[in-house]
Amino acid sequence: MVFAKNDVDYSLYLVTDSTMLPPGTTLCSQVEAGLKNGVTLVQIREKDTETRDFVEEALEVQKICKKYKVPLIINDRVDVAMAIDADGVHVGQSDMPIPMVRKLLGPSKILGWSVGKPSEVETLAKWGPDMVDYIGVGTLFPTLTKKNPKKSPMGPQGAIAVLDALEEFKAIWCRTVGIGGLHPDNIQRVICQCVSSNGKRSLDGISLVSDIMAAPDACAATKRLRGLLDGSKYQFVDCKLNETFPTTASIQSVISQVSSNRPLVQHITNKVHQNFGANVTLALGSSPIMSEIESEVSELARIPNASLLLNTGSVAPIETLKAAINAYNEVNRPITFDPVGYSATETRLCLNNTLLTYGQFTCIKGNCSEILSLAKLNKDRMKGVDANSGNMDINLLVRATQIVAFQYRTIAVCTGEFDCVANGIFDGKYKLSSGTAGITAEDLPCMIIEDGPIPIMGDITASGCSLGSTIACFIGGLNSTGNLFDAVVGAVLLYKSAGKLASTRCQGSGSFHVQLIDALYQLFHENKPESWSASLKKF
Ligand SMILES: Cc1nc(C(=O)O)sc1CCOP(=O)(O)O
Ligand SMILES: C=C1C=NC(C(F)(F)F)=NC1=N
Ligand SMILES: [Mg+2]
Repeated sequence: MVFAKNDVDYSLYLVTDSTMLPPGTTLCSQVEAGLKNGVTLVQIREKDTETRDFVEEALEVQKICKKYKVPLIINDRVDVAMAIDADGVHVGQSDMPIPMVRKLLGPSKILGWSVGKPSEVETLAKWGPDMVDYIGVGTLFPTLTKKNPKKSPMGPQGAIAVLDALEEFKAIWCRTVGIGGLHPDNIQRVICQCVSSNGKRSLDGISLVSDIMAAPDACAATKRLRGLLDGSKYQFVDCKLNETFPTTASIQSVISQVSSNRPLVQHITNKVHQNFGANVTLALGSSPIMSEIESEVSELARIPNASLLLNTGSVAPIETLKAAINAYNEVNRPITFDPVGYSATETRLCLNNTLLTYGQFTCIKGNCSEILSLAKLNKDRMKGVDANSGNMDINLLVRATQIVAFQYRTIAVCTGEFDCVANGIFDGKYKLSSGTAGITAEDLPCMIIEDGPIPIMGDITASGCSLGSTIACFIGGLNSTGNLFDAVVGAVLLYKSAGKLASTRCQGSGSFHVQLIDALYQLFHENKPESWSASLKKF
């Protein structure tokens, strides 16, 4: 049976491995369980099996695949594929070259290639549409399945670079599956985030080994995966994600929710910010806890209205940070991420990038240089990029904020004289293959908050960090009917107005600290956003 190539469904692509079978299961029983519950493509991949055994296994698996009318791909072994007339072959970068494999297989067989970087996409694009039919994009996350891994995990951002390259080199025919460490806790985030910058393309599917092959109940495991792929909505926080533009009225409602829900705001942050952040949180009718104890994050995340502020100026070990991200993501409680000094040093860049690939952040907040770096727009502005936006082109700031929001499916905040807030959440919607249907970063809703220069804001410690505390209070305090964009914009508007008010009342940086807490307290408890001094405009 020959499959029309364009009809192949790449959505749930099972790659076999008979070295991890749970007791009482066989290679064929796991494959059949997968096929019965929604696996759409199978690849037999047996690295340490003698050819005779491999051929026999492949013939058995082929019989089952035919029963479910699902194509069978053979990994690496072109000879075996030809011998049993399989539907295709998958080869890696160090296997037989693609043009040779194509010559052996003929034009109608399915040919897949492992791709980890844009230069490999350029190569396949040059070969043209008759060569590579699909690529395995990875290794997305750390995995023990692939022995002696040659590639370090690329994360969703690495996959975006590959998708962008497919668009750039016009390899429109080429399909894509993500692979490497894919499991229910990261699949929706991967499909959501892995979208080309032009919004035209997302992954056509996901490919995995252990989630099914090592599952004691492969039927249930496959059903769960199928549900995530067809779900189309990624609700990573339990409040509304929709795109309405914030108004002072909707911000007033946010503040009422915060003051009645009194959110628990867990700070994992730098030493200098701890004390001030706790006082800002208290001033905003919320309850701070400055805990970096890994063993209690799950309990804290389950406290009603819990909210995490993760400020990477903290010296907590990365495993603690990862445990905290996991704990809050697991129970759909919000995380505000402040990648302090994002790319200032190699160490920070590596730490921040690892954390960014590791979880879903509700809000990512940074100053201009941090946001420009995250958006990879800082290359031509490295010199003289100061933390303030006063002397920066507002269009560049907005574009950078929208790019961060788009790529991380988050609400991005860029702080400075002009604060930008962009909403990249798309109401949680995601789709295989067609990305965001052409919506790109510059289409994202973006608000500008300004109140003129407040130079003294830069003369105190933890002023930026404490905006993080304010955002974490507001998004933590929302009801499930509350709106995330309103909450983040409301926090930024309040903080800017309070900063302005405090700057008119203080005698210097010492009293500014105190005045700022007083102003936050006063404006919050009065809850009259329409009277705040800072202006709120749509970009
Ligand atoms: C077969 C394979 N190829 C990879 C690549 O990055 O090219 S990672 C991988 C193993 C994926 O196994 P699991 O789903 O158990 O993480
Ligand atoms: C190394 C591999 C990378 N990707 C894929 C697939 F996902 F199927 F494309 N299969 C492999 N064997
Ligand atoms: Mg290989």
